[in-house]
Amino acid sequence: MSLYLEHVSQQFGQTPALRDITLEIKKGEFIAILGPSGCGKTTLLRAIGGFIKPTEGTIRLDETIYSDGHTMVPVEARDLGMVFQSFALWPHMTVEEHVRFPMESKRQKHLSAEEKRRAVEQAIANMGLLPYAKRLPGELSGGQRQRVALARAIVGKPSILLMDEPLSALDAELKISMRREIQDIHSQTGATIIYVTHDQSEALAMADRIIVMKNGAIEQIGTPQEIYASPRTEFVASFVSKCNMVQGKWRDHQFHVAGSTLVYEDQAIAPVFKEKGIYPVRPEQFRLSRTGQGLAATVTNRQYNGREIQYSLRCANGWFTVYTGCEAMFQPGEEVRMILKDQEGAGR
Ligand SMILES: Nc1ncnc2c1ncn2[C@@H]1O[C@H](COP(=O)(O)OP(=O)(O)OP(=O)(O)O)[C@@H](O)[C@H]1O
Repeated sequence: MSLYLEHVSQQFGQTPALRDITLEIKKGEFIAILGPSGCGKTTLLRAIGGFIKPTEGTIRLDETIYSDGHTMVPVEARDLGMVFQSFALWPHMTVEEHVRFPMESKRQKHLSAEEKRRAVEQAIANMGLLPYAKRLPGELSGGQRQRVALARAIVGKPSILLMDEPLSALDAELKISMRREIQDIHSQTGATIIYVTHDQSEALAMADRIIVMKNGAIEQIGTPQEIYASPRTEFVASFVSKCNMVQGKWRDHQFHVAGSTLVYEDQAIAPVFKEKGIYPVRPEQFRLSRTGQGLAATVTNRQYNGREIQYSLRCANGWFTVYTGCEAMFQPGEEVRMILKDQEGAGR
């Protein structure tokens, strides 16, 4: 079952929170909605969940209309599970009571009491919460509380799981292990996951496709590889990860770097960069050398993290970032060449 959004817009007074969103999310896909604060991510999720009725447009699950100009299916009648940033647990309810709660809804009334009991037990066991079933939220760690929220979301076996920054309240280490648990839930349940985040690494690591949003509109939709390697706009290039914008002139599918004799070949660079006289280069696409044909630059800062070295550099083209392996070290203040790896020898 695919979820379709057709020309969905949301206006809050003078604020256009969503602008003409059209997209199809296929059954079983893991979709990340990525964008800066205020770009409309949560509003999009709330519209899909049924917490708001969009000002315009249609949301449907195959042929079942969830909302349009005439219809508004309430939250509890939609085939969805939800997990939010704040966990949203009741302080007076035990783990088991939380997970049982969705089973009392009308959508589950076709199940017998025994089937419900088994579903609750299985969801609790799947999330490793059996020893804590009788505990209250106040007696659990942050990670355990988030597992309760996940168990509650999956117990009714919904077709779609909506997740709004579910890991943002957790510390860095716990985040990584919970990422894995969410990926496991995805593969075990086969549910479609729509996952809101402003964390680029989370989106790149987990999603089948990423929707990058800006100012209420979709800026680009693509696989993590497409979004990273072939950004279509300057915003996507610099939001999704660091990106160096080399200045110059495009002529006949070749890029002439400003202030040098270097020429880069076109590598499917998007038209928007060509119009602006830019060649986008990711930090790991350059290598540094003391000799050779490359952009002359001065090392201004060096940070070693065990796996790689991250350099900041200044050159006539502006400030650059380059990530290299740990085999050679360059000193701050040192004059170096930044050489585009896959175009070695380019130049005239
Ligand atoms: N109920 C509301 N009433 C008025 N304006 C709202 C309402 N909800 C959201 N907005 C506005 O709509 C815009 C989009 O908000 P939204 O919460 O969707 O952004 P977001 O991308 O999820 O941001 P964040 O990452 O900070 O949570 C913002 O300008 C916000 O102020």
